[in-house]
Amino acid sequence: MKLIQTALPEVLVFEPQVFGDERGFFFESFNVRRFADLTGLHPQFVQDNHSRSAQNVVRGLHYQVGRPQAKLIRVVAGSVFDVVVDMRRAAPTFGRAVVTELSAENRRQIWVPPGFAHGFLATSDHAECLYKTTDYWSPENERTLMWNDPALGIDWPLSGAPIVSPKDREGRPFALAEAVE
Ligand SMILES: Cc1cn([C@H]2C[C@H](O)[C@@H](COP(=O)(O)OP(=O)(O)O[C@H]3O[C@H](C)C(=O)[C@H](O)[C@H]3O)O2)c(=O)[nH]c1=O
Repeated sequence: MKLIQTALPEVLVFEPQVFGDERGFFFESFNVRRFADLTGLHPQFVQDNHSRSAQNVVRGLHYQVGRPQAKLIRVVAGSVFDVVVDMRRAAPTFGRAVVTELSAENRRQIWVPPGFAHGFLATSDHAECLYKTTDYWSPENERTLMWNDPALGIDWPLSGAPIVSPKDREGRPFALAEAVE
């Protein structure tokens, strides 16, 4: 497992060691000891999630207040343009975004710490994401940052009109400048 730094020091990308042979491949997608050796972190995951998205679906940008979730995300089919935004108002990097391609091909994973918003654009015909979270989903604590807020400076590689859930489109999204918690 290789650790890759990002423009946000707390947001980490991992590349697993893949063992290929004539049958196919094997790799450890998560290992508590290896993760702790690489990061010094000991996350206690309580939930595994699996989502499938058609091309041009945008999910997010979501984060939870009150019950902040850390997430460890990977793509097992297709590819996504993955986005993480620092939502810690007191942080010098508040509002800064990092983008990463996660795909079944590169097998990269991204660690999204508590206090960071997460979302992605599906860039393949279909994309399937698996991810672990360190706290349970809490709808009343979920916040949605407007995925296309110009203040984020994110150049989304859309290949057509984005498919966005009503919640992310007009439900509760707010601009970065309106983030109060
Ligand atoms: C997140 C979640 C959702 N749900 C139910 C609620 C809805 O009936 C349905 C779809 O939920 P939602 O539209 O919020 O799913 P996403 O837009 O993929 O949400 C995710 O989007 C971005 C990419 C994230 O990083 C978060 O993990 C998560 O917020 O699943 C659950 O039952 N448990 C859950 O943990």
